[in-house]
Amino acid sequence: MKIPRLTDTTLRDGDHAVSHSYTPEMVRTIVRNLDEAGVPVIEVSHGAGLNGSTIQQGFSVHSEFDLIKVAVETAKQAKIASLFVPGIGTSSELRKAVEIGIRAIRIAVHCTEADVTEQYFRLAKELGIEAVGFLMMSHTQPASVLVEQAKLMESYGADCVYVVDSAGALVQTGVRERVSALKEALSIEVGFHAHNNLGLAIGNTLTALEAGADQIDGTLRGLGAGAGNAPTEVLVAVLNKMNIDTGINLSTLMDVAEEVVALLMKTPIVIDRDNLSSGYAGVYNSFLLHVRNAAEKFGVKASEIMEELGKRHAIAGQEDWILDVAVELAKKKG
Ligand SMILES: C[C@H](O)CC(=O)C(=O)O
Ligand SMILES: [Mn+2]
Repeated sequence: MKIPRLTDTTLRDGDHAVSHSYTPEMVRTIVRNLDEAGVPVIEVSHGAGLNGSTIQQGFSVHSEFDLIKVAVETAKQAKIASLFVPGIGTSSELRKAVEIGIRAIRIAVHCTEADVTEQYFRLAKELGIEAVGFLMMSHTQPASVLVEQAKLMESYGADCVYVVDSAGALVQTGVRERVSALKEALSIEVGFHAHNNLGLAIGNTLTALEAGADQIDGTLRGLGAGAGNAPTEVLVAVLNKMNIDTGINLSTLMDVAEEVVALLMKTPIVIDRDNLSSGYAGVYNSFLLHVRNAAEKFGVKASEIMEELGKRHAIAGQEDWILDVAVELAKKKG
């Protein structure tokens, strides 16, 4: 198994879990520790990507561009990246983030919509930064469709394409099929981004590596949307045990996870009924807080909303379905 490149996305996927409340001080501390530990890429932006601070996605307490600036100023060796979702972000936010100093952009779309990413890959290459494709909700499509989509991104200039298990719905066979198919079909790198709804984030990430993945993601303490991600510190510990030396300092990661990130968690990241039902139904992890609010407002169970959203194959951008389902379930309850 080759040594993977690790991206820590505590300050982006974790942004969902802290309801977009990161402060410049938190960013400075977390980036300083990740950078000192030797983590090569640190992703910083609103959880929904650049320009995500909206009523639909959740407003940020601090401007993401101020947070990105702090991250760029603090990092000595790490590359700062941001996420970008076409339709939420526009070319001007991408240009602004590059001016501030990001050196990589991760362009995320639903896994059948790669065709809307062309202009952004072209712009990223024109601006001279690394461009990574993110095929969200990859569990919803077979490997053959993901290959078609990834090849489109490759043709647009992507340097890597990720299989993204946005719902934490994949089991290891599903990860192996998808990652190995992309490795077979692409001449660029392949990545894997896990969520832990079925308790498989670490296992699935190792399966992705066995299938040839070049890049993987983690978050400190697993702080990410919904059931969270593969904990960065645990990933490094397991890879060390497997004699795969990422060059990342484990004790620095454990300290910042324990003494900083754990204290930021409003509620612990656990596989409770809401998160398990979400992964089991194949629902997008960043729906969780919206679903919980609707469940409380209309007096229904979050797990029932998740089950119905899964049946309807809701995807990113369809957060408005959550209220419709909650109202319908409440009416049925009478
Ligand atoms: C915008 C999403 O939060 C991207 C991601 O992390 C996922 O789909 O998982
Ligand atoms: Mn995620």
